[in-house]
Amino acid sequence: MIRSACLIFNPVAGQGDSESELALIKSILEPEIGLDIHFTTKEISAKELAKAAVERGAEAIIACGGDGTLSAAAGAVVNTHIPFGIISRGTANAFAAALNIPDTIEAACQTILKNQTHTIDIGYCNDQPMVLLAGIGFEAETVEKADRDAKNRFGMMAYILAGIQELQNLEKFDVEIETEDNIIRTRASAVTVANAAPSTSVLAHGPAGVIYDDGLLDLTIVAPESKTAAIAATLHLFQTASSGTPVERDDIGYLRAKQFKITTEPPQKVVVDGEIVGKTPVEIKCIPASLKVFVPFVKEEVPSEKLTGLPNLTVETKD
Ligand SMILES: Nc1ncnc2c1ncn2[C@@H]1O[C@H](COP(=O)(O)OP(=O)(O)OP(=O)(O)O)[C@@H](O)[C@H]1O
Repeated sequence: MIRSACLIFNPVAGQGDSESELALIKSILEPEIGLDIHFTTKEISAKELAKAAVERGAEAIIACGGDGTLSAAAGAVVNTHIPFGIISRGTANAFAAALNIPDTIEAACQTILKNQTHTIDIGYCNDQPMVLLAGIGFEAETVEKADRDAKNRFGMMAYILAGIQELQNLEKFDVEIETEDNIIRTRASAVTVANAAPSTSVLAHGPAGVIYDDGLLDLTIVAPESKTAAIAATLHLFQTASSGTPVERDDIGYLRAKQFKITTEPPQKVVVDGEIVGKTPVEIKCIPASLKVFVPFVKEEVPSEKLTGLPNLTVETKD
């Protein structure tokens, strides 16, 4: 059992009352674990606070906030062997959902107190740590439209409204995807590379499940020909993501690899773990078994691949 932990707390995350949320966390954790609490500010990020905690030799690091806070803190804890705890208080809470960690404060604290950890892979998109996923095209546009104001007013609906708005001007781009073995070229509206993904991140769910501890990243290509096909493809992804089955449409493909070099024409916006980080080209790599996370249990899935049916598809085997 850990005796102490650094708690990194974002006081403005989510829509709740942060003072009473912090009081609740303290009431559950402090009888067992001594908490060294640090607050994020506009100027001091969760990444800086987590880095400082690593340097001080913290026994455990717990991040509490939205996905932005959790992801930034996790990035600083990668490759340290320091166990990492997650208490979600954000809008989407994709981070917790992807790792099957409960998203209520009480249950998240109980997960930490159980002291069961699992070591997961982390991705790097260029130099940026990526716990969940990188979205190219559609998803990046959606995230940009769901701004702070909209999130405060509509919560999760902000993302759905932005997605529907984005469907109206479905844009396609040429994409070249280079793996260790192949160079794949096609035309797409969205390319998503996931290390871990909740079922609500439907664009990541070409395969039956996104596996976060297999040393591989899961790439999904969505390439609908029309707005009607885009809606049908999205609905199909919703169904397959929630039932845990692989997609069966010609305009959706998926594959797994250790790394991807992705180039698009024209360049597309890239969002990593919910934050816009720039534009293509990007190189995304998997760093296997690099983050030890407090989890309630571990899920196992079977790897697979499907590319047939994608428009203008070529697959070139590298020497
Ligand atoms: N004390 C603070 N005052 C103002 N902004 C802050 C403060 N602490 C952190 N931030 C900002 O909060 C953002 C991260 O928010 P976070 O992702 O944790 O919550 P959220 O936006 O509510 O959740 P979600 O990402 O699920 O919508 C960062 O942009 C960071 O700069």
